[in-house]
Amino acid sequence: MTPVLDVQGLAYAYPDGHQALFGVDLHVHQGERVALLGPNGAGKTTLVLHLNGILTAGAGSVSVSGLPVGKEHLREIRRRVGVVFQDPDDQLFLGSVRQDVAFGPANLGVRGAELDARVMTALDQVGMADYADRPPHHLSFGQRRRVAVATVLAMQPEVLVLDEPSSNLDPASRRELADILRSLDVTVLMVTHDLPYALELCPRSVVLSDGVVVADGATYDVLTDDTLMAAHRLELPFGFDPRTVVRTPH
Ligand SMILES: Nc1ncnc2c1ncn2[C@@H]1O[C@H](COP(=O)(O)OP(=O)(O)OP(=O)(O)O)[C@@H](O)[C@H]1O
Repeated sequence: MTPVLDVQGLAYAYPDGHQALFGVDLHVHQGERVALLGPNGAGKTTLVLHLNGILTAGAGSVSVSGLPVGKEHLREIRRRVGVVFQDPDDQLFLGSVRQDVAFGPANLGVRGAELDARVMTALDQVGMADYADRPPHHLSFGQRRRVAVATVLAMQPEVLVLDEPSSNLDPASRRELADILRSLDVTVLMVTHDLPYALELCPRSVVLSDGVVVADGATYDVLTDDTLMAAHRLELPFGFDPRTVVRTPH
């Protein structure tokens, strides 16, 4: 089966010469939820920016459901790969929630009743349908993050990429977002430093360190590999022991 995300031998140096990725391989199949872990500066954001063509591969290749990421397919690639950035305000800039969620599909030519339906379905999926006519800047941070997820879902992406989805959320909002993500029928790649969140949501984790994949396996196995964790500056929160967590079925 063709992977939804197929990254092969991806290497990238920034224009100042800093080499951020050294031959990264990553294959994600339809329906998987994968956490991308690693210390600060590991190259996670650099990798994510290659998935929808914001950066283009120095060497190696990236394709999405068989379509190579490159200038010629950028529009379709950006429909297939929806990236939810860490700061929801990067994605919300219009006068109402409805307008912000409609923006992407309208740009793809969706109009009228179909556009309205897309918007309301996406808002329903994140529990924000009642806020459609509110200005985004009147919402709480947690609500704005959910609307940012809806702006991407309205594009009907094949893969949802989330950058630090749990950051700045209170415990209830964090849990609610986890419930939402679990309920979606979409492939997920989640960049996170929140290791308990990775364990809760993602059966599989990939660890990037100094631009190289150093582990790829079951999240539980990664988080309980003390040598691996210490070698790559991954630390569990004080008192959190994956071995004693009662895990809900994914
Ligand atoms: N625009 C840039 N120009 C030069 N070097 C950069 C640029 N952006 C990032 N880097 C460098 O590339 C490396 C990888 O950075 P990246 O932001 O991808 O890491 P990250 O794993 O996402 O880190 P964090 O967890 O802190 O967000 C770092 O050493 C960083 O300093």
